[in-house]
Amino acid sequence: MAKADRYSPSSSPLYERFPLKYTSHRILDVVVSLLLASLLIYRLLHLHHHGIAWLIALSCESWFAFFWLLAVSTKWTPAEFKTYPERLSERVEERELPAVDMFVTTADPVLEPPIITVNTVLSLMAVDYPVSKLACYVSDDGCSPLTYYSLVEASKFARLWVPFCKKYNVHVRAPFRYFSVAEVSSGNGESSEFRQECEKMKEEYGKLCCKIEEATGKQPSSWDVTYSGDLAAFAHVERRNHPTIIKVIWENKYDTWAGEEGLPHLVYISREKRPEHPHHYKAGAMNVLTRVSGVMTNAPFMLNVDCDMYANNPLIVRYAMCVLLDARREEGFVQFPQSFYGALKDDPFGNQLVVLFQFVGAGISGIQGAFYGGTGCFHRRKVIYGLCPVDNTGEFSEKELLRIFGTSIEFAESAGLALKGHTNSQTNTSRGRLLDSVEVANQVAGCSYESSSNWGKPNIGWQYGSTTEDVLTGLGIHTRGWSSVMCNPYPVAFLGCAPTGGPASLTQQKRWATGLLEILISGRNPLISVFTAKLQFRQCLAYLWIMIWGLRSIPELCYSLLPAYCLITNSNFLPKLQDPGIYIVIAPLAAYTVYTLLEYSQTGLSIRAWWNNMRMARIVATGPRFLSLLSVICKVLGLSETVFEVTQKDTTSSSDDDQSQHDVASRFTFDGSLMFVPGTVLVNLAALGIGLVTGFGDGSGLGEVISCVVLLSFFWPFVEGLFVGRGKYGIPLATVGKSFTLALVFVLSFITRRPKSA
Ligand SMILES: O=c1ccn([C@@H]2O[C@H](COP(=O)(O)OP(=O)(O)O[C@H]3O[C@H](CO)[C@@H](O)[C@H](O)[C@H]3O)[C@@H](O)[C@H]2O)c(=O)[nH]1
Ligand SMILES: [Mn+2]
Repeated sequence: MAKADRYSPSSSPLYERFPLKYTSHRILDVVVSLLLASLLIYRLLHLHHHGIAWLIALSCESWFAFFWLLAVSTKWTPAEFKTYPERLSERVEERELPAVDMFVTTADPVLEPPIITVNTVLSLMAVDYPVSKLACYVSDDGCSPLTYYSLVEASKFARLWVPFCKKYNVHVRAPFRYFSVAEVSSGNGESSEFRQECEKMKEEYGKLCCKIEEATGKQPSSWDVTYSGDLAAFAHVERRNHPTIIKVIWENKYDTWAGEEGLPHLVYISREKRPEHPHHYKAGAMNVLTRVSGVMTNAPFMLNVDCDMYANNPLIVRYAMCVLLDARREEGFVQFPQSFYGALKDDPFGNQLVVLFQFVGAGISGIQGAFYGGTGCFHRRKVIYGLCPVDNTGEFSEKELLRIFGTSIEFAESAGLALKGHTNSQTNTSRGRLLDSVEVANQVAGCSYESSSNWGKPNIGWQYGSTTEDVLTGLGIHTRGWSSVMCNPYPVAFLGCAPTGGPASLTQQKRWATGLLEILISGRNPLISVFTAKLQFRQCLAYLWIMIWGLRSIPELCYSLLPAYCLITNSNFLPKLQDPGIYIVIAPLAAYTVYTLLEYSQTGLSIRAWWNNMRMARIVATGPRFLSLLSVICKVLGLSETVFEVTQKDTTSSSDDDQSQHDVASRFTFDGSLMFVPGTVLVNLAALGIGLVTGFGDGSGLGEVISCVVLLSFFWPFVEGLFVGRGKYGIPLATVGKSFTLALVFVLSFITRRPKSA
């Protein structure tokens, strides 16, 4: 059978898109929209009877209505994709499957303990795919000998672990998860031989952990002693000032088709860093991974995962190939949703993103396709190299390739092949190839390599200029007219860890909002691309909806200040309770509440999870997102640069079923960050507002008081942090001081507007 037939459009498809019917959502979409419209009309009609508070309420509500319409548009035509891996194996022989380069990024051995990275790498090396087609590249921005050492030890363990997983068809191939589940079982029943081998694996994994822990425990000075031999390269390195270190930890040296034998290649990369060269955080790391893998294995497809996102479903590569090999249409990339392991019950920090992935994910699947989420994504190499769906010939002169991709002839050659679609199907075409290419790899991983090239600029590689390089890179791909697919297999493809505690959760939200705003104010704003390029209109609206998260903090903050403002100035922004107008205000809120409750119940989440998410949405909107706005303003004014602050990965909460442990982990914590100031101010003012109630004359009414109470309940963790919390559970004194001052300024500026009571 000719190759073309295997993927031909006439045979049954390898994946399909199905439109989804969410009738109740559509009805509620319309109802809420109509109710919002009537609220705005009502506000407008009664504007002249009311003061400034009414006007502010009107403008905030107009903003909310605008956000709402963007959301409706995003979710209006939901769809989902189904993939058929069994058809793939019927149609494509194992040895004809394409090669895949797998990238793992890590940046800090303290925030990201090496044992986490090790587990991710092990899970990838053990995926159910011909080993000779796989290569795993780890980028270490921490330049840590500990990470390197851990990977070397892990590769030794992998020689036992990978065959074990394949022999018994183990479901979970990240050992820390596999051994933490009480009932360890394989897919093939429970033979005594399996029991025995499993015990042995557990023991070996235990030894690996011990070695890594021991090495972690050592002081840096005692590491010096061991900076010999293999570790010599790490002697005297500073994290932000060191040459490239590339180490081929394991090269799969089978000359020919190796079937299930052996292990995929494993390569460690710590790119060169110099203080005077911007390194562009994760985007920079991804580009180095792309180039190094380009000169080493040059697979046509690339999978990238964060160091904490282990492969939970061993079939992931096959799922992705269903989409990427289907001949009916060429998709730009395949994204798997982000899910989390050891997730705290009821999502206390509102960051498990279940509802977001389900409904917004389905919504954009019905337009141009999933956003690129930075992890759990398969890209085509040629798309990352800037190809458009139309210019599929991909012919470039060598001169052009050198101009675009930098001065390495070897890399330009490999890029030329990738763009034409002639890439290795096997990653180990010649023995010792990896080691031979280390020198070139060193060159392309250097920090000045990109200076006279297009890396990070529009269309080439991972995009620079935003701390959400993922969304920006995906947007670029959609802008060129590619579509993408959200693949949602069962069991879940990848599992990572969601941040816990106040500071880590809010820092992540701040980085996201900052990065998205950076895109909004750049030339790559989707509103421009929709006219000048091939971004679909509703896809543009979907991008806008997430990108204005930071801007949205302004109306959120104003709206949250309104009740206190009214009580301080004895004015009102709500109709009196006896005025029928109050129903016009309450109705859209009530309908919205029903809508969100429906979404949470349909995803199988509890009311508590719903409430936690609603609460965190307010805390995030007024705190970190407001600060993201300020930091982007500072960037525009040239006062400071935005930075990628790495999230702390938890190793402790991962396998605790213990209730008290759980309660501790789900408690909100604070630190001295400015992100906690707005919330504290709001709590102060709301409490003051309630205290100021002096009989309801023509001024404020019960509505404003109730609003303050609702606000306090949203910000309850702050109330606790102010009055009962101690240590990390309490709001630091400095933050309280700043907040008090701001609250006082607020009160003093407005108290004079309070009419003297008669
Ligand atoms: O200078 C850096 C900074 C970060 N990273 C890596 O980037 C990944 C994501 O960092 P993390 O702190 O875990 O951020 P998250 O908020 O969890 O990441 C989400 O959001 C990021 C964009 O803000 C995306 O890049 C990620 O893929 C996405 O999972 C991790 O593997 C890091 O090691 C680097 O390689 N170099
Ligand atoms: Mn992460």
